[in-house]
Amino acid sequence: MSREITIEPLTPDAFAPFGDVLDASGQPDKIINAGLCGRHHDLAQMDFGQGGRAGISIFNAQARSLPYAVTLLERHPDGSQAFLPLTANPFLVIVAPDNAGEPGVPRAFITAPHQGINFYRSVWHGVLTPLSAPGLFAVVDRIGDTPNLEEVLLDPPYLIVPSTSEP
Ligand SMILES: NC(=O)N[C@@H](O)C(=O)O
Ligand code: NI
Repeated sequence: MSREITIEPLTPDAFAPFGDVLDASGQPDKIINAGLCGRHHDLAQMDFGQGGRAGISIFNAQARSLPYAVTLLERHPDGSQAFLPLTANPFLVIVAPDNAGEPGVPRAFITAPHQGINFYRSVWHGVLTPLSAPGLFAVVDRIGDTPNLEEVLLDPPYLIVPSTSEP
């Protein structure tokens, strides 16, 4: 069986089983600051579980190139995790369904500029994967006293390849 995964554009519907897509598309929910700012309000279903709290960290991740070999998938059983880019660079978002506690066949999405994502609790995902430098992101996830991390090594890896239909 081919272990090639073709990149799909990130859309709220396609990503819905895995999390939220955060962006400023469409009309803002509120106009604030004397009419000088649009607020796209409360876009993510965040969850930090019992005994946890929300934390904001800054990740500075190495840029990867395509085709990209995914060798590890992980999940956070105790809370959600949001990746909010601090640049306009699109990045790769890799997720997989859960099959009785193991990740199924992954899907790979490419964000549009300025789009962020929020993984729901326990969703299998690839680690933060920028495609250009600097790979600077604000990450909102659970701070707590549990490991909050399950990892699965993929052998053989899946190979993420660009869609041939890309303009
Ligand atoms: N481990 C960590 O802080 N980062 C990962 O969870 C990730 O998804 O990149
Ligand atoms: Ni993670």
